[in-house]
Amino acid sequence: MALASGVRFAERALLRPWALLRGTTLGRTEPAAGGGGDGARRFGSQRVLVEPDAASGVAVMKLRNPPVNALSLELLTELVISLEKLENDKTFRGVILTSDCPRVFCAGLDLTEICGRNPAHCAEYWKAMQELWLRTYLSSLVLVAAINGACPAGGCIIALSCDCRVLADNPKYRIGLNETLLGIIAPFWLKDTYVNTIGHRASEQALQLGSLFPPAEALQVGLVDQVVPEDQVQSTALSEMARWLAVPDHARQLTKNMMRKATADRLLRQRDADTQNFVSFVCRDSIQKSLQAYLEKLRQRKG
Ligand SMILES: CCCCCC/C=C\CC(=O)SCCNC(=O)CCNC(=O)[C@H](O)C(C)(C)COP(=O)(O)OP(=O)(O)OC[C@H]1O[C@@H](n2cnc3c(N)ncnc32)[C@H](O)[C@@H]1OP(=O)(O)O
Repeated sequence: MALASGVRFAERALLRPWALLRGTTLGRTEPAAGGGGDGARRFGSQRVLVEPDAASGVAVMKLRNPPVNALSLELLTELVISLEKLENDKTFRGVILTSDCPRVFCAGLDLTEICGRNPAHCAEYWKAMQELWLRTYLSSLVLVAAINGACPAGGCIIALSCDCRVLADNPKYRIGLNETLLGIIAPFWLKDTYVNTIGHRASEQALQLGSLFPPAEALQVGLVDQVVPEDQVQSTALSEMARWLAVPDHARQLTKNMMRKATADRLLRQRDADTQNFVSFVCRDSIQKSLQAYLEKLRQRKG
């Protein structure tokens, strides 16, 4: 009975795939460095590199949308499709999510996708963001974030949707939801994800202040589970993965579903309204001006 409802829930979360693969090259397969059999072949797309290890049942999924892994529509789409491919392949039980770009895990929303764009594009973009969150938050796989770079806003949300987070100990690699500093507001499902991770009071403070936490503080507040030297992020993520995979899948998956269902259901019930809210908010002249100003500041602060 519990299993059946878990499966039904997962099915409901599998919403429509998009036919929007502008400029993507999905499904490419190539031998991983070092060669080997099927278990060592990597696949993926232009912006998501997947290194599967069939023997351990773990795949490493690397975001590679240089320079900062901003969440473009293409990257969001390719992430969802790569994750779905692994979910549908019973060989795999866990995914380590990390960055292929130096110094940045993910810079969050690609601001060029919502600056100077028409409402239809903003709506399409936001639906893709919702989809990625639903897929990661409800994934039946164990997801471990190996955070090897800066992790603001949308990047933080991807990390928080994983089951476990390992952050590299570098003061430049800050993590948090800094939306208010851009003059925008985290929607309720980002807020809920934050609250579920670090509690209400800490979220209230951090969200209003737009706090980006350096590693030691991120660990203290509970945003990440481990902080380790940069060269140990991958190996620590693998050890964490082993700990999570030691639990029988069905028990872990149903427990995860029990813990996360209400939060995900809240978005599933209000998905259209959330999209309309996002579009009408970001398309306001005043918000467009602050986003443009923020983007300009980013472009000018080089060096
Ligand atoms: C109802 C409203 C709902 C709102 C929903 C809110 C949900 C999520 C919100 C977001 O995710 S908004 C995005 C927030 N992200 C940030 O504030 C991060 C901004 N970026 C940085 O702080 C830094 O770039 C970095 C990630 C720390 C990396 O620093 P680094 O020095 O390595 O690189 P830069 O020189 O700063 O940047 C290189 C290049 O990338 C461009 N860029 C950076 N971030 C973004 C971005 N988020 N979107 C688009 N483009 C970005 C930056 O402008 C530079 O471009 P060029 O000058 O090379 O053209």
